[in-house]
Amino acid sequence: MSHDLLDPAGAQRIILDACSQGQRERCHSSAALGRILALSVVSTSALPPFDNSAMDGYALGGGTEPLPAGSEWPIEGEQAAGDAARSAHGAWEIMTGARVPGGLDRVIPVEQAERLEAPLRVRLLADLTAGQNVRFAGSDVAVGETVLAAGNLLAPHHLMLLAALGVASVDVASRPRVAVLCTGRELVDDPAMPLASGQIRNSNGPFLAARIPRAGAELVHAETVSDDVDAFLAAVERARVAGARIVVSTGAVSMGRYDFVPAALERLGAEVLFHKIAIRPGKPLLFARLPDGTLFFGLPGNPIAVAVGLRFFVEPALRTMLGLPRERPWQVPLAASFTKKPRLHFYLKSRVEVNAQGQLAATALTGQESYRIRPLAEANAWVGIPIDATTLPAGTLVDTYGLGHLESPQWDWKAS
Ligand SMILES: Nc1nc2c(c(=O)[nH]1)N[C@H]1C(S)=C(S)[C@@H](COP(=O)(O)OP(=O)(O)OC[C@H]3O[C@@H](n4cnc5c(N)ncnc54)[C@H](O)[C@@H]3O)O[C@H]1N2
Ligand code: MOO
Repeated sequence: MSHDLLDPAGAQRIILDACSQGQRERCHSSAALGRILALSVVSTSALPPFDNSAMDGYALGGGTEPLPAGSEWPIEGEQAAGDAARSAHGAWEIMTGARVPGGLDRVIPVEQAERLEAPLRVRLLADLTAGQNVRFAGSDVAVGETVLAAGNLLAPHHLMLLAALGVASVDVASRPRVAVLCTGRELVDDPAMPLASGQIRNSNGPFLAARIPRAGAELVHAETVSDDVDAFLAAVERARVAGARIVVSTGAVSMGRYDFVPAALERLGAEVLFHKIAIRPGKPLLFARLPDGTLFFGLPGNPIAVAVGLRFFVEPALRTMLGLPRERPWQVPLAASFTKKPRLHFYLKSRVEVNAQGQLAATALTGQESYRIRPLAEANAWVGIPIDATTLPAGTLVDTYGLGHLESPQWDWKAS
């Protein structure tokens, strides 16, 4: 039976076909950290904005010829950072970052100059060629250059460039709006509440609430509902009123008597695009489209099935909406051999570490069952093992992914 199941690549294709790129919006650069650039940034100003000194020293002119060591020049003035343009001749004492006065084109650092009095002058202790120690206007960024391409995840170093260029606002991808509905009468949300017999704490809800914003989306609604179709339908309606374009539910998609999500979707008139994928964990994952176009991901309730469902099926949808290309996994060698049965694609809670030789290796953590949360807390990466693979010797290159699609894998040092 299970060999007929949809493979994960097929499921991802169906998901991507159901998604389209979302809107973009203008965002003040100071608020753009972590946003995805929707339109490339083209500079409208030069960087540096004017020729300026790279050194504290003396600015001189001299055409194309070098000024020889030993030559002496009268000191005519001083130019500090922040002083405006002026024209000059002779030698000018100049500070790092100060605008080079017009008519001057090179700077001798104080260490290579001797200041002499009566008359006030400077003697060069080294030859000084045209342009030496000058940072020319536009040498870093010229006007009209594309400095940041669409698709960049804006990080502090990008904000440095935007600030230097005086770019006040940028066009970023609007965050896809996502709602999370956790199902199960056994769930307790309040960590201060004692558990009654048979109850467990809701761990999927806090996980999704933390992960979704880090995936570039906005969590617009979250609630926990009991195993009841009517309560669930009312929650879906609240999610849509809150503006959700994606609804992610957890639990109630498998074979049990109270696994009501498929029936609820039928009542909504939803088109179920697939239910069940040849993966472990997370096999009963369901993907549907509601009549108004809202996408619905029914993630199985087990916590690691939720993590895998979000990472490998919801996040690709978010990427499309954010205008990002498909992800390409890193290829990392396995630290030890790994064996599995065929017929399912495995997603493994893993650690990638740097060994004593400075090389990376991936280890599948002990405790891969989908109820085990603790190994995920120790993981720094996901490893994907294809359906047909059975025994993979140590050293086999495997598909390796960061914990989130916007996060590079964190390569930790191996504790010795
Ligand atoms: N007869 C079969 N039983 C099961 C099958 C199957 O094929 N045949 N598949 C198993 C697999 S694989 C998975 S995965 C689960 C998925 O079940 P559901 O999606 O219906 O999820 P629930 O039954 O509601 O919950 C599963 C498990 O997860 C716990 N859970 C649920 N929500 C939360 C939450 N928010 N935080 C923490 N833990 C949660 C729940 O208590 C259950 O233990 O079905 C298998 N069964
Ligand atoms: O697919 Mo389920 O997540 O293994 O328990």
